[in-house]
Amino acid sequence: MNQKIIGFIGGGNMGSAIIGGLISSGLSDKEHIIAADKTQAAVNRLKETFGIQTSTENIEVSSLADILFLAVKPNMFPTVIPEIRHHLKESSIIVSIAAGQSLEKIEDLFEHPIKLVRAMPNTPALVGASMSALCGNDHVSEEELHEVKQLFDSFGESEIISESLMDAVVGVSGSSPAYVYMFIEAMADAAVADGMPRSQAYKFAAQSVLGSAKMVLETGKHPGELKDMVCSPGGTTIEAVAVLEQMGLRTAVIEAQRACSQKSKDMSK
Ligand SMILES: NC(=O)C1=CN([C@@H]2O[C@H](COP(=O)(O)OP(=O)(O)OC[C@H]3O[C@@H](n4cnc5c(N)ncnc54)[C@H](O)[C@@H]3O)[C@@H](O)[C@H]2O)C=CC1
Ligand SMILES: O=C(O)[C@@H]1CCC=N1
Repeated sequence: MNQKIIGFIGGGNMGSAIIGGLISSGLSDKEHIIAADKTQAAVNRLKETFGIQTSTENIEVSSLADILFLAVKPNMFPTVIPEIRHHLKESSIIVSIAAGQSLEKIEDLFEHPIKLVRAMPNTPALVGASMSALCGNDHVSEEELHEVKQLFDSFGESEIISESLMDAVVGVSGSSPAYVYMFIEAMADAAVADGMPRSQAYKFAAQSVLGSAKMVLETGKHPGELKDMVCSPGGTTIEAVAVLEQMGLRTAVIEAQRACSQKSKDMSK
């Protein structure tokens, strides 16, 4: 696996997070990663940060890569795919990480049969804590899909899912780090209002979110039970819980996430 050339078209936020995750995990080394970006500043940043090979020519990368990540914005697909489609390495596997771009839609843009994996990672890939979902088209064998899954597993957790769940995945893990960062910011703001220095407040808030997530993942207990364990009768926590219910925290999260998934569905049309 680590002798294969892994290529990236687009080295922005998500492309960089995956490159950083792959290198930190040791699954791939910088000599086997090559990335193209149209922006010279992005190319310079990738070279300086990761020491990988870079290019401003998408064709150069697509013709070298055994596994080629499409990490540009979805609206760039109709530009980038026609540019590279006749310049792919034989038997290469294309991995799209774009929101709202179905396997069928991407296959149509290539205009000839390709091995295609649709994936949805998230930016915690950079610190080895991503959650990713993957599905493959008919030209990808089970073995090839697992080979790609190994890459995603190197920088976090991943699961192979049905493509019909991909819009839900965008909402629950692809985009959700943004909602969690808002929650952390809000908790830190409240601590700052109570006199805590801001940098200390971010640490306390973030570590509490990390610890709570680990409790859900590692104890196997229902989140409601874990919440109840924090709420001492007549204590402090239940006061906060009552205000969060009153202010509609759950409804806000559900409505926000459903808007996110709906956007992904709309983009697929
Ligand atoms: N940011 C995130 O948290 C996540 C993003 N994604 C997906 O990742 C993809 C990239 O998103 P981001 O990294 O957030 O965007 P970004 O804007 O940070 O990065 C895109 C990069 O593509 C480059 N680019 C633009 N046109 C190009 C072209 N013609 N050829 C080569 N490079 C070109 C840009 O210069 C930029 O560096 C999107 O399809 C998005 O849906 C998926 C999961 C999470
Ligand atoms: O906001 C977006 O469209 C991308 C997809 C998932 C996270 N960021």
